[in-house]
Amino acid sequence: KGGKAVYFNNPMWPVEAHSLKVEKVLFKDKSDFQEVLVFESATYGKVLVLDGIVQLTEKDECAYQEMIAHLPLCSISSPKNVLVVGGGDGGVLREISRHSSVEVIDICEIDKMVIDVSKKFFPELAVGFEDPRVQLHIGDAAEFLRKSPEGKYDAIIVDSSDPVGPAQALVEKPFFETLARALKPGGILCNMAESMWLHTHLIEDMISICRQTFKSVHYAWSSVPTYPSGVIGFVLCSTEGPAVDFKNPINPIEKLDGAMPHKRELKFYNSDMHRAAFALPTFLKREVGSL
Ligand SMILES: NCCCN[C@H]1CC[C@H](N)CC1
Repeated sequence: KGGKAVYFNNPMWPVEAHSLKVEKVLFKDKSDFQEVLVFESATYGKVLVLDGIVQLTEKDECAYQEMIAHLPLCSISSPKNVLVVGGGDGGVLREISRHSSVEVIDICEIDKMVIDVSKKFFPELAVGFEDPRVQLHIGDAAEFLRKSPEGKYDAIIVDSSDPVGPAQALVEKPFFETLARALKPGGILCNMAESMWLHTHLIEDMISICRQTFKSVHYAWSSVPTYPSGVIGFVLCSTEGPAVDFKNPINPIEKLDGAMPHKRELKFYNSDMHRAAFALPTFLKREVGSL
């Protein structure tokens, strides 16, 4: 309250914490799945926190939402059917809606409170739900994917929270197998994949699971100052062989005619950032050998 610093640490990063000055708590409740908190920070705008973990801030959400959406979509010549797993704040939907080739945007979010809270406090993100192509499914993504037809999606984006809590199952092998089954041949999966500074073992596990399930697997990353260690990674996979070129945007964002219904400009992603995102530090290439 009024200037008290809030420290964010938890089993994912037990011995360090990032602190943000809290100007005012705007919302605090418990859903069926997690504690949901929204506060006005001193320098990052409003902040969404789930179970004590920062999910997004108004100031730097552009980096995460734009990269996790456009890295896959700009690697596919004409994406039509897209699925978002998680993403209840609507930010990824906002980014997908920039792609006029897209016809269907399915989203499966387990916690309705996240959607309601985003609509109330984060209209800049929740605007994504206003796109008429969006079809909202509230529930467990593994369940949703088991019922969805084989080979339906050009792209699947797993915009999850950390694998401690409701998102635990989203990093296990059976889930990746349901994802592979739901992708069209040549379709692309893009998963949130933690921090190269804090979680190389987790990244290694995720990459090795993906290698058993997909033919091509790549790691990309971006700066997000309010995520632990200030970076976040993405694992991009395809059921097709090496022919799939993740590293060059074959569907460059610069050529899109801005068909999106909202008027929000890109703030972070562009084709140079796309290419740069796949450049990896030596320690990561060494520790996650197959990259
Ligand atoms: N759509 C909001 C972002 C959700 N993903 C985040 C990835 C990094 C985590 N430490 C927190 C959630």
